[in-house]
Amino acid sequence: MSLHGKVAVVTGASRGIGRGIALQLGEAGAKVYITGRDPKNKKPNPDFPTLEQTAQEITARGGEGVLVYVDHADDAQIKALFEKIANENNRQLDILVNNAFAAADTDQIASGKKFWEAEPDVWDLVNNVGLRSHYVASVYAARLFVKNNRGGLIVNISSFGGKKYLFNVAYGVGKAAVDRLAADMAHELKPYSVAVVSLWPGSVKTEVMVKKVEEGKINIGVPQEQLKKNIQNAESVEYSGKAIVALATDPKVLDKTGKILITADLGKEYGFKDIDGREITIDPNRYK
Ligand SMILES: NC(=O)c1ccc[n+]([C@@H]2O[C@H](COP(=O)([O-])OP(=O)(O)OC[C@H]3O[C@@H](n4cnc5c(N)ncnc54)[C@H](O)[C@@H]3O)[C@@H](O)[C@H]2O)c1
Repeated sequence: MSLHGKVAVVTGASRGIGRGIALQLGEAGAKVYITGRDPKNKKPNPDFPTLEQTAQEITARGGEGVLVYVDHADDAQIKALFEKIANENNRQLDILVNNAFAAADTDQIASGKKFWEAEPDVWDLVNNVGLRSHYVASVYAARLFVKNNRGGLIVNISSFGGKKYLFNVAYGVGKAAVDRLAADMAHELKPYSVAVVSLWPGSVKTEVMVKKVEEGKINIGVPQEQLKKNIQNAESVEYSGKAIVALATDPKVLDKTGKILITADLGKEYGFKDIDGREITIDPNRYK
């Protein structure tokens, strides 16, 4: 599977699922633009990888990592990102992965508080970057896709929370909207052969989730021992990246446009495993 000659952008890729996706796209040979906030404005947590490290690893794996400081809460910075990509690549763009998410490393996301117990601005924390910025990025990416007339792929990173209660009200509603965003953008972009899908990973062993479970900070009504077991068996951050490489190299990807796709289902369909050789399975009760 080769993405040599392809240009991709992954938003929010210093750590977590975005980092895993960017590494796999790089390993497949793509030029990968990765975004994150400027460390001058948001001091990186020393326990987590940095955007610089992710960019270097993409290049070390055979792709080309290009880091751009973008705060996805700021529309003007998102617009400037796509202008830069257009200028540096003769307007070429092939893949957009909408992943940036601002709430995971805060105490608000898995606090166990009911919506009326928390302040209403939890909504903004979860959905300004986690939903609105995906719409804004997709506008600028779609302008390039439509003008270039050579297809394209947009992947929104979502979650089972779009279907079944998870974490809090703002999270579930935001994820349902991320799914619907993919479906409706797919409708409008199909005539231009641009595929848009929503991707649901299972539980993922991100740096933030591992730390939160260790510190007992996930209060979602699941016993701590069970949470520890779940995180041990969780997907690596790169498993979602393998799913996106499989989609991006599938000549029939348009057959999937508008759909919600589950990483483990794609693993079965395309025959890939996690980076440690495990076959990933997900209990359908998680989302039914
Ligand atoms: N962790 C899981 O188990 C899991 C499972 C399913 C779905 N998801 C979804 O995956 C997505 C990514 O989550 P994650 O767990 O990898 O989170 P994370 O916090 O580990 O990563 C989020 C990334 O977004 C970046 N970011 C945050 N605010 C930003 C801003 N204003 N501008 C630019 N970049 C910003 C962070 O720096 C980081 O690189 C989310 O939509 C989440 O709901 C996570």
